[in-house]
Amino acid sequence: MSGDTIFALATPAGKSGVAVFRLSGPRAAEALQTLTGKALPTPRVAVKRRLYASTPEGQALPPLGGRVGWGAASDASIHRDAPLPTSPLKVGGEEKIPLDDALVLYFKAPASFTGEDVVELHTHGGPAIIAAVAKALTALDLRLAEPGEFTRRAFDHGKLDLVEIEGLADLIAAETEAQRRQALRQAEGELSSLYESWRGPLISALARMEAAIDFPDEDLPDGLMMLVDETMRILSDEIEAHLADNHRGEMLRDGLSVAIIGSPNVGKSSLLNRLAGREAAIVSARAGTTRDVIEVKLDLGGYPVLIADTAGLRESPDEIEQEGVKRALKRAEHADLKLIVFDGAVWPDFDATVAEQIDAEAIVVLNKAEFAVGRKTAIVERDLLLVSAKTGEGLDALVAALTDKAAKALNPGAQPALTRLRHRAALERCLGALRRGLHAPVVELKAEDLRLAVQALGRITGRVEVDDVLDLIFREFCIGK
Ligand SMILES: Nc1nc2c(c(=O)[nH]1)N(C=O)[C@@H](CNc1ccc(C(=O)N[C@@H](CCC(=O)O)C(=O)O)cc1)CN2
Ligand SMILES: Nc1nc2c(ncn2[C@@H]2O[C@H](COP(=O)(O)OP(=O)(O)OP(=O)(O)O)[C@@H](O)[C@H]2O)c(=O)[nH]1
Ligand SMILES: [Mg+2]
Repeated sequence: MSGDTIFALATPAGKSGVAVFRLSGPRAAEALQTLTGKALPTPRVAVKRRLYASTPEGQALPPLGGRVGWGAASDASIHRDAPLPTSPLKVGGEEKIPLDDALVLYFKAPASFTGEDVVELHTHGGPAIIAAVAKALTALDLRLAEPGEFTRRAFDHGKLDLVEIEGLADLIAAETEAQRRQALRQAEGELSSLYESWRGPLISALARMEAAIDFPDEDLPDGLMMLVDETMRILSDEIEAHLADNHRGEMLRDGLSVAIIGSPNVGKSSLLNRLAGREAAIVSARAGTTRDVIEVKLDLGGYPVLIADTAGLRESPDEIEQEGVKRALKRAEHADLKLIVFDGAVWPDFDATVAEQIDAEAIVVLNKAEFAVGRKTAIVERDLLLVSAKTGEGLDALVAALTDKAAKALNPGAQPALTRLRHRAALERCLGALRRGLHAPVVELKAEDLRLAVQALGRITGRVEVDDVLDLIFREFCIGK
């Protein structure tokens, strides 16, 4: 498999100023020489080169294009009627058809992203150019890369570990500033270093214990056992603290989930539309308009927030509305934060079941503020935020309150945050083994627990045999990465 030389379009297919092809593998350099008809450029220095496709003399020119837009029949006629502006070169019995003027780059192994010979072709980004270059590469027996295959090769050659690769995937997926920052730290190895800094002392404790066990004639020195226990204790405390992070890193990846909850007709959908800056949900004067949960992604000061409009809570004979209310309550239950809305036009009348939804974290607003002037605006010993989805009054304060909650929930500490359930599960396994090991009755069992702890940590970065988790991780990449 990895003897193959692979290629992929690293930029989105379609029409753009520039398209980048990446090639990786033992025949990448040869392919570059064939395409340009010139010697290899200095590694890591971009040069402009014309790319050519080869065709044996006397044979008809291959149909142009392919899958993009034009059928095969019209390809032939296009070619007859409108020859390419630059005439073919003749080199040693072969005709060379010019494809495009490109910037090309050669990365000599092992100093490349994958650790193999890598070539980049920066062509013009038109569909016909992309198709022609892909065809020329295929004609040179290069194979289209599978999703994530470049990164897989980087892993296989020790360029990146699994945590860095997951950071890279998150970096590409990052939609907000805080997500980008967290992912970059992880891709740069900050989280890997933390996990490796725990694995190191455990490995050396294990090695020393095993050495001692291997010589049963000699008694295990008390000092050694105390040192091993001390190491295990310190690391269990650190891992425990790392795990007790209220899921901030995981939440930053997913976005803070906010549920808008309230009675029918209080203006929940109107508020959602205001926050989204578009008419995402239907608004009407009829109570019971919204049935489905309507989700909108917001970027609040760089923090990702997934805000959901829901059906107004009330008893209803309508079974569709009943289902909507069920979904609203479920969303409220699973949300990280509730935005509870009351109606200023009827205030201080409100529904007790809605008030029951108020918890310590909830943001509570009184909408239709223009009707609420002069009325007392406190409820269950907390102040209400006065807003109007109609006039925009109080919206800045609401956005500020949401942003503040998001920052508090998602902001990373000095230490890089735990970002994935995969890591959490492995750390919990590690912690369990360490705790058991601390109370192990005999030294052989303590050593076995240490071994399990080391293994659990090793699986996170992939410093050990992990074939079963690899596929999972690489599958989330797109082709060309
Ligand atoms: N044109 C282009 N832009 C790109 C990439 C790329 O592959 N090509 N990248 C791809 O994701 C990112 C940059 N990441 C890269 C990571 C490592 C190496 C590399 O050549 N590594 C060598 C040498 C390191 C050095 O000299 O500093 C190595 O690790 O040995 C290149 C790019 C983003 N921008
Ligand atoms: N005056 C005034 N009217 C508002 C305000 N916000 C919403 N409305 C109106 O109140 C009515 C109900 O608004 P919606 O946003 O559909 O209310 P909802 O809470 O989503 O209602 P359901 O989906 O039925 O639960 C509409 O006629 C809105 O135009 C406001 O701040 N001031
Ligand atoms: Mg609604």
